[in-house]
Amino acid sequence: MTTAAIIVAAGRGTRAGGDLPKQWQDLAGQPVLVHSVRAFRGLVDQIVLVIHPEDIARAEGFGLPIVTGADTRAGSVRNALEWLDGRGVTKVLIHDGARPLVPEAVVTAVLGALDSAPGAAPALPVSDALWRGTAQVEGTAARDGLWRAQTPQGFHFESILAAHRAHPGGAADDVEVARWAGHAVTIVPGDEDNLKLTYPGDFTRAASILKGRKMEIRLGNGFDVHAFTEGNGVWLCGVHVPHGRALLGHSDADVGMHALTDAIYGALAEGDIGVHFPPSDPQWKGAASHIFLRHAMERVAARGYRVANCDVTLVCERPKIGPHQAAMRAALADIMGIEAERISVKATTSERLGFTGREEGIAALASCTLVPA
Ligand SMILES: Nc1ccn([C@@H]2O[C@H](COP(=O)(O)OP(=O)(O)OP(=O)(O)O)[C@@H](O)[C@H]2O)c(=O)n1
Ligand SMILES: C[C@](O)(CO)[C@H](O)COP(=O)(O)O
Repeated sequence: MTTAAIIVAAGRGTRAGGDLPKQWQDLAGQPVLVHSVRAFRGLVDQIVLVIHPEDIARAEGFGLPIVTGADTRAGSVRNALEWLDGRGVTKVLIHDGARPLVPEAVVTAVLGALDSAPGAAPALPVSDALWRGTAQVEGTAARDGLWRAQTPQGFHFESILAAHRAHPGGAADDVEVARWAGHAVTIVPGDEDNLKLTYPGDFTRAASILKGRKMEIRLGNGFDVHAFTEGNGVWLCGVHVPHGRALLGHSDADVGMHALTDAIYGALAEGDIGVHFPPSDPQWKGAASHIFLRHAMERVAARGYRVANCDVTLVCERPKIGPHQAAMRAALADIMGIEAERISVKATTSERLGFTGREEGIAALASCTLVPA
């Protein structure tokens, strides 16, 4: 099963005004579309951008497939669906590039609902009273059963492609197209943050929501142990330290790097090294631990975070770590692509108590904080 997200960004944003179409205007230091794309990275297998012909050069930096937009939103969606046809996609999410703040929980709720429904979309119930009129109130309307529609709107791929091919045009969104073709659409909870940038004032609201989000941090911890075996040195935090013994392990047994990698996976709530690199798989036998750490860092970037800082503690009587601390921080910084000042490596003995005190092995603990990139 392959999931895809189509992000439509080929409109001209006439209601928003400004020198550029709204998806290219600045929001908290980056184009609106950068935020919209980031919300889907790591949550679907494939992202496709739909871009106006005049904006293609602007979109090339995303490193994603680009499909040319059409005169209408529905036409833009159709172009992307046709591009995805034959590429093994089973579920597709269709999202407005102008909704840059869609929370992860909304995306996963839509995807999850597609396990049991042919279509799903987020929405919020109308809570205000509804009036009819122009300058004066001329009547009221019942709000019960009314919803404010959001995106991403998700569908089984083949059915929404067929629906778009058959639809006569003029639909406001893809739920309308799906329902026209007879497909049921489940409502999942939307989010007030998932606003569509439509008018100039919406940018101020979105910027203030993002400012609040900047405070969000994710914390993870990791712990690992490797036993000593015959040998003449140990790998610790990416540095080979001469020693009268080696560490035993399926990989290079770099206990410090393993604890750190698990702390990063933990911060993302994405399991641990064993989940991503199963020890039962012979291809990881003897693997260099930097492969695991690099993968964890790729996941951090894919989820829209960066490492704020991390802290590794090695627990052993010997070898002495102090002389190698700077080299270890530099080696980890190189692998992780961050500054060494964000990385701490320290060591302690266990006062000759327990397995580390008896020099049967080395233990390592690590913690890591992630903040939005
Ligand atoms: N021909 C179109 C029209 C709209 N969209 C996209 O559909 C989303 C929702 O549409 P809307 O908010 O109406 O955007 P615009 O058409 O750009 O805005 P306006 O109507 O104010 O010009 C936006 O991300 C927009 O870029 C698109 O890809 N192709
Ligand atoms: C798709 C949509 O965002 C659902 O709310 C909306 O229909 C498109 O935007 P518009 O403002 O109605 O043009």
